[in-house]
Amino acid sequence: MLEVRVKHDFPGFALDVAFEAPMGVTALFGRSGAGKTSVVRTVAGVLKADEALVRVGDLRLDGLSVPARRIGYVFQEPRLFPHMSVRANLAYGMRGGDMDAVVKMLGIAALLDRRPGALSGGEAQRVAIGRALLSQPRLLLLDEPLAALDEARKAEILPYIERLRDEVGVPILYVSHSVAEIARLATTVVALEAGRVVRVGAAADVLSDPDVVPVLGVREAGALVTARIEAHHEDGLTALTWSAGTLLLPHVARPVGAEVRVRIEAQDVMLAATRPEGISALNVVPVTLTALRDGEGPGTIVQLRAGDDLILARVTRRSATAMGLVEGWQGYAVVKSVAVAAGNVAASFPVL
Ligand SMILES: Nc1ncnc2c1ncn2[C@@H]1O[C@H](COP(=O)(O)OP(=O)(O)OP(=O)(O)O)[C@@H](O)[C@H]1O
Repeated sequence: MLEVRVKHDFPGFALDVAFEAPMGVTALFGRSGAGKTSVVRTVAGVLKADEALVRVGDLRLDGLSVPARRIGYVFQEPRLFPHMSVRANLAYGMRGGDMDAVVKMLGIAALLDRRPGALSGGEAQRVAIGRALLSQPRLLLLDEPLAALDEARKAEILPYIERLRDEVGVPILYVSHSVAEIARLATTVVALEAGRVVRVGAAADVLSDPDVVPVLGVREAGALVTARIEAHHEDGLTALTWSAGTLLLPHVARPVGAEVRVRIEAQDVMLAATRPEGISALNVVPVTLTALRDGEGPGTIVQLRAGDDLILARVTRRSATAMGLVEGWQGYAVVKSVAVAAGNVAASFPVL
């Protein structure tokens, strides 16, 4: 659906990136200087790379001028026209589409008569996304759209980007260096390091790959699993089923039956050789060790199969040795319910 190939030599930096991705959100992830912006600028047509191929569906965009590419671009800051109302900003460059539907989807109906100066950062960013959408783009480029917002504003805007992903048939190339954000939004993850692709694939596969952990940052590593809401309990917990059994989490504000994606951070998973008794953690699942990777510090990342899913745990190398952790080891993973924050549970999306 989306195919990108870019080769370019900057003085002292060689960019050589190629990936293909299905519909949905393709997240370009990498540390500062990995080459994300250069890829996006090539896709937009503002950087003339030595070699470039950009295909959306059956259409090659790389030979076209910047306007002819019809790419909607949303930057870190909203770049709205300050002297125009929200309505006029949305109408500017509108090529078609249903303004009412876009306004409803992004929850900005109450803002239409305001000027950008009277909007919060999150509201302004939703308007910027609406404006990009109404230009009927073939592709939406969201370049760190949440980076300038505080945590509360990020939490407010994320569900709208999920709706964009699930309800609008426009592919989205999403640049971010926040693992939490890509875990929540990405259909496909392209992990970049020093101008090259380290790994590309479905978000759950890439995020549970121990070899990608150094790129993601060991503190942020964590796996994604799909779960279904089973019941809301009176004591404030929600029971979910996943391939490894039942998961009890703090209340998840979704209806019974809904499918959600849950990010289980590696640092919240403990290992035990025998089924632990008399502990406060509510989630204990049998696991088989599938891969180990030592970090640069005292830690080791362990990949485990739980049911049909892969999860990660972060343990010290000392514990790994003491417990005799090797491929094929069988034991138990313990996930503390309260460790899984609400922001780590997100809308799932149709499997593509
Ligand atoms: N016009 C240029 N001339 C020379 N070097 C450049 C140019 N543009 C980018 N680079 C170099 O290419 C590398 C990748 O930069 P790029 O901005 O694409 O990275 P990034 O992953 O987007 O980083 P960030 O997250 O900091 O925005 C950097 O080393 C940068 O210095």
